[in-house]
Amino acid sequence: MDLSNGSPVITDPMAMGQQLMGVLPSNMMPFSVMPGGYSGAGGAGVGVSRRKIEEVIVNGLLDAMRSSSPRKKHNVVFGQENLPEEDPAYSAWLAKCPSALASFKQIVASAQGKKIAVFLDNDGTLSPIVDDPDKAVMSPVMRAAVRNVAKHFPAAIVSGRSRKKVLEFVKLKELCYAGSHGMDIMTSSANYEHNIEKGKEANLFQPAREFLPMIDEVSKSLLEVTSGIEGASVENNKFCVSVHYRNVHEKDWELVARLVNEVLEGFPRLKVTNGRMVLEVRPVIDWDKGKAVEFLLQSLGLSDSENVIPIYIGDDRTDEDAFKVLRERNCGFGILVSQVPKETEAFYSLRDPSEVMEFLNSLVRWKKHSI
Ligand SMILES: O=P(O)(O)OC[C@H]1O[C@H](O[C@H]2O[C@H](CO)[C@@H](O)[C@H](O)[C@H]2O)[C@H](O)[C@@H](O)[C@@H]1O
Repeated sequence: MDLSNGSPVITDPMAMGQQLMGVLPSNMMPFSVMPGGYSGAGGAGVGVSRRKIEEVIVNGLLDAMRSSSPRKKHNVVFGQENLPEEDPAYSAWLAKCPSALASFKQIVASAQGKKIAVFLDNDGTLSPIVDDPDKAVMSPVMRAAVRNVAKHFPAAIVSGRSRKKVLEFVKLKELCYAGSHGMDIMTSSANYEHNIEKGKEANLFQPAREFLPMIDEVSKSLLEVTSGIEGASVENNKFCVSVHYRNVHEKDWELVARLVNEVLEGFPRLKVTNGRMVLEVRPVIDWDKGKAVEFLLQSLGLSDSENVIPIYIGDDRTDEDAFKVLRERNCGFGILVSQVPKETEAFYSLRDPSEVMEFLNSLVRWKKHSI
């Protein structure tokens, strides 16, 4: 990846619109693509009132919110909850996206004589999804597993959380951290506190640095407008903002979508995407978790795709950018954490964080035996 000719910040409004159209799922209309408001991308515009366009945007956003976190199906047979494998739809999906545990021998066989690098998403991957984002703590056994992985392989956490917050959750200095969906990368967290104290954040890459004041402003506005909605919460993740609706009654989701849209109209250089019961507001820049993985591979001296096998484990839509990069590079593979069938660019799957831990422990055992 060559960043020498410029930053990933998009300044051309046309390019910004194209970027946005490429990033958002087709059922989500872009927010205020052009400075001064919506310009009619996709054929809308002339003769269509602004109000109607807003309705389309809000409805698109609402559809995305409804489909963002498919709930686990509970099949009850003889009074017992079925395991996902016993669900025919899940079993059919496993044929396309096999379990990384069941395929472990195949995975390590492809890594024979090569160097494995491990990239891990945080929420939903290393810690289970919980109602309160501040309580998504990592279990001590998972922390031990991640620490062991970092001892044996180059490893990084790539999260939507702010880098500082994810470090507080993970509490390991042996890894690299990419916070804010990859927009805040520190390639070495060793001596983290020392570096902060000295005010010299070493090995730092922040492609959206110029958006900091804007993110603070939008975060305050979002907090203000959603303060009356029961269950809604706003999390400032430094270079992006999460508007959580997990604890909001479904009847109020439309209001959340409408208010977020209204606020975003005043910020044409920001966009919204959706994650697991969360709307993510972030800068319109040509940067995502996939680009962050490429950057990390390059800065850690691991860009030799013949001899390095990157493994990326994640559960979210934002992790798909990383899965896609690995698929396109034709080296390494993504592992999607999911209990329900999903469209994915990942090659393998794991059901939940406990299986992630089992996989990480297996990798370490394999490495120890293969030395
Ligand atoms: O990239 P990640 O590390 O997966 O971060 C993505 C978002 O994760 C967090 O939200 C999600 O987990 C919460 C805790 O389990 C849950 O309450 C929420 O509904 C999920 O969307 C985090 O709070 C967000 O800021 C991250 O963007």
